[in-house]
Amino acid sequence: MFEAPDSPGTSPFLPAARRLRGLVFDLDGTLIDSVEDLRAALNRLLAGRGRPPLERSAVQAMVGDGARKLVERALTAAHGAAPDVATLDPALTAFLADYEAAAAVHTRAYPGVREVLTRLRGAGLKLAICTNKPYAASVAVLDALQLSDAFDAVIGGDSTPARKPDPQPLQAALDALGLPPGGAVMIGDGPHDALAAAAAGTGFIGVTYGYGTAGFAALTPAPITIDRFADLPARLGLTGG
Ligand SMILES: O=C(O)COP(=O)(O)O
Ligand SMILES: [Mg+2]
Repeated sequence: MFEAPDSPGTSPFLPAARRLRGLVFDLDGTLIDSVEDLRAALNRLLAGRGRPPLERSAVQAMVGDGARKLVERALTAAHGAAPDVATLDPALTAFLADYEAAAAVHTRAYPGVREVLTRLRGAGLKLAICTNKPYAASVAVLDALQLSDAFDAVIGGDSTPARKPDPQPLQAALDALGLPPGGAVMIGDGPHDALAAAAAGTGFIGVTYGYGTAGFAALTPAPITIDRFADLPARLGLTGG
């Protein structure tokens, strides 16, 4: 008998608005459009190695598994073979130093992000970030965009031993907020975010304007999604101004 291949499971669960106590946000592709600065830093790295620049679409498809994977994927694309550790380690160090110093030249918060975060906090919700971007780089971007103060906690890709889709960093974010998973919703642009949420036991809302949306198609059941950040409060069942 034919059997469909296993697909990773997610949950359509969202807590009722009255039980909702906090939100945990992915960063790249969810709160900020960061790919142009990632691309610029990668292309400076590649130029130093005599390699041609990468297109935006190529870099966008490389984002989501943290900086080490990003650099590994870029070097693999540029050289036609995966780098060894002796090549990757110094390339990653150089990339991060360069990126952290110029992380918000082109990077911007998506429309509605500031206003909605202010409103959500005003409604008494705790807010955290759970990103696969390294912690120092995450804080560098948030500081440059004057968004750091909007959050009660930031968990980066190197803040815990495992990264999303492992639930560990999301659990760390919940611990930092002092929240049980049943009172929280994760918001993200990719399947890693949905899978971490399902494993941690939080609700999940996907955004469709980011980098990883295509990966939602493999999830069963399909996640609840929003097309604009400004639609988030209504999707959470929060009413009023
Ligand atoms: O740095 C990355 O690879 C992606 O980070 P994200 O988890 O904020 O999407
Ligand atoms: Mg993302």
